[in-house]
Amino acid sequence: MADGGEGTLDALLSATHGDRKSCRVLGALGEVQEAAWGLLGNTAVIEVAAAAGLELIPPSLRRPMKACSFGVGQLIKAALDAHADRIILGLGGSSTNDGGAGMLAALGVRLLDAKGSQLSPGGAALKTLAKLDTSGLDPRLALVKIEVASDVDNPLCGNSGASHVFGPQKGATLDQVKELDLSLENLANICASHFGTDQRDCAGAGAAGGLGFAAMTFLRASFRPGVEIVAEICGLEAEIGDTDLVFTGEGRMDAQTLRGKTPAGVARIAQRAGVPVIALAGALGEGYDALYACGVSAAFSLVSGPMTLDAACEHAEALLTDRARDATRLWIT
Ligand SMILES: Nc1ncnc2c1ncn2[C@@H]1O[C@H](COP(=O)(O)OP(=O)(O)OP(=O)(O)O)[C@@H](O)[C@H]1O
Ligand SMILES: O=C(O)[C@H](O)CO
Repeated sequence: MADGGEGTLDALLSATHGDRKSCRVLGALGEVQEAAWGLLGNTAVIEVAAAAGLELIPPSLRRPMKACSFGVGQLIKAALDAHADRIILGLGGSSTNDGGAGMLAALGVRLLDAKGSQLSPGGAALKTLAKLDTSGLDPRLALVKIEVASDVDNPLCGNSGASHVFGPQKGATLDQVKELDLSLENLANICASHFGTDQRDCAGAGAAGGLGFAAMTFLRASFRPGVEIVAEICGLEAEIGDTDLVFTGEGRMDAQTLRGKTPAGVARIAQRAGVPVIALAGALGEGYDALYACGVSAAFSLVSGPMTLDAACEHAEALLTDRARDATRLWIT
């Protein structure tokens, strides 16, 4: 299962036996890299995390002010070249906070400052955005249906927005978070005067560093929680209907989990079917117990005692096996 973030492509390819494709793209920090995408019939599956994923950059090298989503636009172009008529765009697990500006640039939009010069890559540069030129937007986009599979429902700006909630995990300091938030606000203001509509507060606008906002505003993408799209394509509801017990989990379960992450979506489907759910997570963070009202029967942390995060990750497979065994023993006795 997946929720739009990393793993979405793998989950959909394994459920549908689709074709795994690969494309040379610019990574978030400008390095050339191969990124995977998928073709299920005429439907392309693109994961932001494949081109601009947080996991692709070690913590000490993360540059949230400069990281750029250009590679995501290149993947969309590859899907258009392959004549896809529907694109599922998975949002989540990104290293970028650029409001999708890089993606737009790759698709032909010119983002200009007051002097008419193109902005440099990254979220910080958006504070100088003064004008948009959308005349070069790839015309094929008008003929393709873009469905966003979003891992969260956060708005673009403010305390629940992309920069405040997800900036820190991308390496942003508090000052940088504030600067990035103002930059995204400027993007939203310029878009509001260009398009005459304002989608900054729509659910999911703040996903993938604000790329959600660009997808809804420029690409007219429809939005659904990613976990719902993945569950539908994988036939999860039918599988769960025939099941005694469901396991789900993620790195850290906390209040954020309820905003559209995989475990919350899985638990909701299991709850409808009356099947108990055990959630296993590396860590249980603040607010995780709110999941108990949403279908999770019991949640457990994997760690067996005090240990470093590195040790916990290194032994994750064994810890997961142990904790699954422990939980199942309680259930069967
Ligand atoms: N194996 C683990 N053991 C202990 N803690 C972990 C483990 N994996 C992740 N964590 C904790 O969870 C945090 C989030 O990790 P990660 O981004 O992988 O998880 P996630 O909750 O699945 O993320 P996402 O927001 O993309 O759904 C980590 O910073 C760490 O504190
Ligand atoms: O990529 C991100 O910013 C988070 O996963 C939220 O979408």
